[in-house]
Amino acid sequence: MTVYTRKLFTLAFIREGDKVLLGFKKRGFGQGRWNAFGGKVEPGETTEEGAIREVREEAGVEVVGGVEKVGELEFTFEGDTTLMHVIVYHARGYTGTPTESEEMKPQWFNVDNIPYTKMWPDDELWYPIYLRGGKFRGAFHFRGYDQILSQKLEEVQTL
Ligand SMILES: Nc1nc(SCCc2ccccc2)c2[nH]cnc2n1
Repeated sequence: MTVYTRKLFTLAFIREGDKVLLGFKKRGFGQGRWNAFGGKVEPGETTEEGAIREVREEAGVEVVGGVEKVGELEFTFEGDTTLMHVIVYHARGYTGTPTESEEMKPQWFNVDNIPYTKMWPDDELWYPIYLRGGKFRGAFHFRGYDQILSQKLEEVQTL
């Protein structure tokens, strides 16, 4: 039985009607895949502050009205003792124009045309819950970055 070191991360979604803003990750963890905006929670910041900071840094827009928690995900990888605990947020509003950063190239996608084949394999499982306004808890155990060995996913009423 593996003893994991838990590390906190965020993901934040920006919606505009039937479109959702995603970023193409240009470097680092998850490079080459479209994802919501996020990253490590830094010491001294709350998870909400971390989510808002990542949106600013990666997409160049300012969150307005704060963020609301929509999900919690746990990712583990065979042969690695890190457990990534990802808090998923929805931004209530934003201002500014999405701008490419060193990390991310932002692009709007219609909710019916999410590029799942170019995203993490778990995304197509939990995005539908988020997109219809649900809340979720999930855990995915990976072999490498492409194969899910085991998974848990449930829609919840309260997080
Ligand atoms: N959608 C999604 N995201 C992540 S990592 C998100 C958190 C993160 C961590 C490090 C840098 C930036 C963002 C995943 N990992 C495994 N499946 C996954 N699905």
